[in-house]
Amino acid sequence: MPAPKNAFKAALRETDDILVGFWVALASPHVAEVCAGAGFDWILIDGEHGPNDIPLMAAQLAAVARHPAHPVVRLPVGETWLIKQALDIGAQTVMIPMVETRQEAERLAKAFRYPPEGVRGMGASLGRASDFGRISDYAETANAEVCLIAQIESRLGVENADAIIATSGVDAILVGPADLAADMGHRGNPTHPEVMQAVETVIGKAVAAGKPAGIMSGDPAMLSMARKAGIRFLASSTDVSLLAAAAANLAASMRG
Ligand SMILES: O=C(O)C(=O)C[C@H](O)[C@@H](O)CO
Repeated sequence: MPAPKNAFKAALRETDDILVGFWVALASPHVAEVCAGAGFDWILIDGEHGPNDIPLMAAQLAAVARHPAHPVVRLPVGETWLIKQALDIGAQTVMIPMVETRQEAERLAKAFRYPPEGVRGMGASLGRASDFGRISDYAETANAEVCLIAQIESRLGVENADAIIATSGVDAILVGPADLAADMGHRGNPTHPEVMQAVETVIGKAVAAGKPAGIMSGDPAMLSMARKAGIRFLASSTDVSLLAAAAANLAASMRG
């Protein structure tokens, strides 16, 4: 029996659909399961800005498994050992923030794959990825089903976007307007015209190279531009944002 098919990676390759997603950063399996049942195509478990560790991300992966929303795990950093642990707990699609050079992209691509293509350590038989060893052909088939999403979210990353996008083993890119704006001197203003232009340029490069591009933004103008530029997957909000806003609105409404 082979490794599970990566439906997210397949949809990016086999359809022209824009896949709509949602981010969860509350580090709660229950919240992740609630959101996974909402009707999104993908759900990102945020290990960069959410207080998530490997055991907690594993619990969230298990919690969302019965829903069609494809889980994406974002790690805080692209360390080989951490990528190995994320893949072993069953994440098939992993996003790495702040990818800035071809060299980094090539190193990440190798970290996602078993030898000889890469350097992923053999041990998934101990992990959820192989259904704890019950998927007999996991090691032989896993490389084709992993999906590396590289985040381009700095001036250097934009400068090296062609090389990052062209790197074999980088399956998709996602532009991060918030971090890109900060690095461009527009901290807190991700819709500054210079930032919007940079975002559009990176998306255009990905489209031209045939690599799927995505974006996380709650701004309608940014999303409209990104859709026109050809993005293939997007997210516009998080569990934290929705809960905080809904709770504040309710409190205010109860006071009349
Ligand atoms: O830089 C960005 O933009 C992102 O990577 C998304 C941020 O982490 C944050 O906006 C998530 O809500």
